[in-house]
Order: sequence, then structure tokens, then C-alpha cells
Amino acid sequence: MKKKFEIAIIAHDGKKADMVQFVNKNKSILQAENIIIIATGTTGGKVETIGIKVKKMLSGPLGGDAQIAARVAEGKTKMVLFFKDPNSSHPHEPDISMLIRICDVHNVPLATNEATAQLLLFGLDELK
Ligand SMILES: O=C(CO)COP(=O)(O)O
Repeated sequence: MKKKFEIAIIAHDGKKADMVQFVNKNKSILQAENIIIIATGTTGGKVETIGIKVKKMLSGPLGGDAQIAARVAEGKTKMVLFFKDPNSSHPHEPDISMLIRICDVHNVPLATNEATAQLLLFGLDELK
């Protein structure tokens, strides 16, 4: 558990409060010294308010999901925790689909809801 392990967190507007709560709940796991957290812009800004260090990408609609997809493709991001809102539509849906596809192409663990995200964090030691 010494090698750097980059985790991306992303939340749609309707799920941002859940994400902040989730990150807070999992602080002890996420603040391990080798874990780097990156996020889409607005999600990252919210998570920073609880004292978590986050490297912020662009906001989702401006290309943040696409930037994270590129990092997955390059082998930099090793896990994606994405709290999608299934009840809202997004102008950047093509970027969201691209991110999901790229995770599948590169066999990178991707959670699209909180329950799965929790299981992935509990399984983190298996992956590192
Ligand atoms: O739109 C998003 C994911 O598709 C999230 O982006 P923000 O965190 O910038 O709101």
C-alpha cells in the first residue's frame, strides 16, 4: 500500500451532498498517504470544504469527465467513484458515456452509486 493510488470522485448536482458525506465517512481510508484524490471541479470544491485535499479538474460540463477519462486511459487514475444522478439529464452525456467506456476498456473499477463505491473502498487493499 505504498505505491501512489489515484482515485477520481465525481458527483452530479443531486448527489453532491451525498458525496461529501461519503468522503467524510471514509476519511480514514481516503487520507492514507499514498492516495491521491482528483475530482471534477464543483465536486472537488465541495469536498475541499471538509478539509480533504483534492486535485480539481474542470467542471463536468466543461470537460472534467473527459479529463478524468484521459487519466484512466493513461493509467494514472486507478479507481472512479461516480455518484450519478439517474433522474437528471446532462448536456455532457457523451463525456459521461465516454468515461464509463474507458473504465471498461482499461478494466478500471468504476462505481456509479454510493453502495458500490463503499464496496470498492472496502476492497481497496486488494487492488493496490
Ligand atoms: O457533471 C459532472 C459529472 O458528469 C460533475 O461535474 P462537477 O463536479 O463539476 O459538477
